[in-house]
Order: sequence, then structure tokens, then C-alpha cells
Amino acid sequence: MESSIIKSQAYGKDRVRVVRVVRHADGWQEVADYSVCCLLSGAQFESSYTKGDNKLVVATDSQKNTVYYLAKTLPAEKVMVPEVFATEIAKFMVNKYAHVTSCQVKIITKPWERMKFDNRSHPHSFYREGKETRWTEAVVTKTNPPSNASLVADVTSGFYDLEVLKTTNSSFTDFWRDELATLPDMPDRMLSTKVLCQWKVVSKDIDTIQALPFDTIYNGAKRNTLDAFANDPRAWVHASVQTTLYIMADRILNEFAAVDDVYYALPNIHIFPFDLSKFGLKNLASDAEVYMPIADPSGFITATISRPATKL
Ligand SMILES: O=c1[nH]c(=O)c2[nH]c(=O)[nH]c2[nH]1
Repeated sequence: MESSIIKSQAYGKDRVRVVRVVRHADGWQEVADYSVCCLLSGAQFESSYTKGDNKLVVATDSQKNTVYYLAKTLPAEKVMVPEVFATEIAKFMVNKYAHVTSCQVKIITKPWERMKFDNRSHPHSFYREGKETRWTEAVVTKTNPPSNASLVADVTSGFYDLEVLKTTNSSFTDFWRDELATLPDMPDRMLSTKVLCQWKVVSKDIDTIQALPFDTIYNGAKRNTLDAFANDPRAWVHASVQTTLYIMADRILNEFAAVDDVYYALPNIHIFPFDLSKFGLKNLASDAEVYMPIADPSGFITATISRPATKL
């Protein structure tokens, strides 16, 4: 047992729930609602695992306190953008504690939509529209531990549980045929998925990363996802979830130079026409109007898409 070695370790506080309100003089208010996970790493923590030595252990309780402390003391704009808040927390940890060489902060946001009445946005009332959830994970690392000399940050951001459905303009035909293939060609089908999309910005110094337009990238990723799903003619011509995924990611990479790669996970939530021929009713192929959603199993299409390596 005692000859075992630690291959990696990280510890901290998960599910730190914090709500930050920004109150403007004219009565307009903003809200950010977060669940934060903060994890510290460093070789000197090994003795807390192997020798029962807590001397260098920054209590997870203290890490939780730090999240609230920073939510109050940072300028509001550094708290309201989750990517910036995550990098601020991680930067604070690696700067304050010499023996912390890397800090990983994940923030899940609870999206509150501002209420609108007669097309006018309400100054301080919000509602939850869908299940779609934005999150981010920032990792800040000392380039030359244990010195504080320089820090690099990697940020991965995304959203999950964006549910979409279209009732036509999707197909799946001309696939591999053998004795195990029973699925007929589907030249026109329903398509439904629950989108998980994430994008990565790698190895930047903190100031460069914090200057990126994270809200714009998030809104653009969502817009491109929906637009490619509903409108991109290539998704219709090539016709598979795989093609739709590639088009979505390609559009995000083309629009946002700061994004290094894009990952999607797209379950193909099957909704098949219900065979009513026993009742003398035509409800298959082009006659389909009544469908049965299939809870399980679903297809599951994933890929990470990036730019081609630049030639030197
Ligand atoms: O878009 C699809 N891609 C597949 O790989 C596949 N496989 C399947 O059964 N249906 C679908 N649909």
C-alpha cells in the first residue's frame, strides 16, 4: 500500500451556490446565478494523501469562502461573465498560495431570462425558459512552479440540454447495408436532439483570455447551432446528424477566431412513424403524421472539430 504513488490529485469545494446582483442607479438590475467547483493541485499536497499532513491544506471551507469573497470584492463585470469569474478565482488561488501550481474552476450558470411585458424588459424580474445550461471551466497553471512568474489559462465553455426538433428536412439514406441492417432508407424524417456543445480556448495569458468576448461567443455558438439545424441547406443535402454536427462546428470556427476547437455530442432522439397499416391506415414514409418517440436507445453522434494545422 505505502509503495503506491499518486498519479494525480486535485481537491476543493464543489456546488458552491452563489448569486450576484448588480444594482444600477436607475433601478435596472442584473443577476448571475452560479454553481462553482474549485479544485487545487500541487505536488506539495501529496503528503496530505500519503502522510496525514494537513499543514499545507487550504481547507475546502476556505475555498468556498473565497468564492463569496471574490463575488463581492471584484468589479461587477468580472463576476457577471462566468469565464472571467472562473479565471479570476483560479488566478487568485495560484497567486495567493505558492504551493498551488494549478487551479481548476468550473462554473455552471442557471440561466435567468429577463421578463418582458408589452415588449419592455422588466428591470428586476426573471424567469427560467428552457433546460439549456451554460457552463465554463478555467484552468490556471503556473508555467514555472512554484514561482508565480507567469500564468497560463485554458478555458472550455459550452452549453448542454438545448432541445431541438424539426418535423422535416432531415434524412438518412444510402448507409451500409448487410444482414444486420433492418432500418429502411429515410428520405424525410423527424429529427430531434439535445445539444451538448463546447468550445476551447487554449494556453493564453490571463489578460488576453479575459479580454475575449465570451458572451458573444456563447450567443454565437447557440445561434449557429440553431441556424445550422433549421436552415443550412447542406444539412439537408448530406443528411445525417454527423453532417449537421460538422456544419454547426465549422460555422462557429469560422465566426470566432479565438476558438481553437469545438466539440458536440448529439443524441439522435428517434421519433418513428407508428405503423397503423393493421387498421387499414397509411402512416408510413410520405404518409406519416403520427409518430412514436423512442425513449431508449438513442443514436449518439460526437466529434471534435478544429482548424487544419497551419503550415510553417
Ligand atoms: O443521422 C444519422 N446518423 C447515423 O449514423 C444513423 N444511424 C441510424 O440508425 N440512424 C442514423 N441517423
